[in-house]
Amino acid sequence: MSSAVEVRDLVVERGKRAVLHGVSCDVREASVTGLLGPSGSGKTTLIRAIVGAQLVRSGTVTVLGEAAGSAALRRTVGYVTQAPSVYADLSVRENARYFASLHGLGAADAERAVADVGLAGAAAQLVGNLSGGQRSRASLACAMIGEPRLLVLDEPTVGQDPVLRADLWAKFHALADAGTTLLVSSHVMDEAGRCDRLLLLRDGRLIGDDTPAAIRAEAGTEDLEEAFLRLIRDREGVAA
Ligand SMILES: Nc1ncnc2c1ncn2[C@@H]1O[C@H](COP(=O)(O)OP(=O)(O)OP(=O)(O)O)[C@@H](O)[C@H]1O
Repeated sequence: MSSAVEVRDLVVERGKRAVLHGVSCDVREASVTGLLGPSGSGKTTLIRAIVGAQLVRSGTVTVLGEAAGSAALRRTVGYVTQAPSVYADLSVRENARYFASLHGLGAADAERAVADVGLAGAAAQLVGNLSGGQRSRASLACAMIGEPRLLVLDEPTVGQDPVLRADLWAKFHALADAGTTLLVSSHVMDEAGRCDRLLLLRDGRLIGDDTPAAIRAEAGTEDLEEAFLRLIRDREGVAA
């Protein structure tokens, strides 16, 4: 399977401190890859480098065969940040229609995206009046419009109830089955098992890059959280 994203020897400094220390990894096409790691481990920084929004010290990031951030990728990469990126003074529907118009698409595409994230019932509501979880789903709907080939989602399930989270993960896999590549960050280990592959970051270093099943097998435990802990202990030479 070919790679939608190739990261090689990536070093990023923020505030004069290295926060990614030579990370190399691939994100496979048409799959859901989870980017997992504790708060501050560098997930958002890696994501920013992939979408071309991060100054890098050294190394390369190639996305769909182009250098990350190049103009050719503008319409093929969708990015949802942790902070919702929709207009608070427009309704959900108006936001979706606006983003659809940027892609030369119409109202039907906008409605479909709103329904896909479970917001059909709130389509007429102003985004400013939505809950945090609803607002991030509105952002997701807008990012999905235009069917980007790569969808990068920074903690998309924060604040969602368990039923909605399950629906969103089902949606992510449906998109991957249809050919979209998804990179989804999370610091919730119970979501890791829902991914096709995992990238595990700790302190700006990649400590795991495999399927959940292989990571469980290597660590000798069914519990991914425990597997992550064992990987950390192995790396740091601490007795388990
Ligand atoms: N603007 C900034 N200036 C300086 N340092 C920063 C800046 N943004 C982030 N950092 C630092 O970079 C490191 C990685 O942060 P990053 O946001 O990538 O982590 P994260 O894994 O996404 O965390 P979280 O899960 O909390 O969002 C942290 O040590 C953080 O303090």
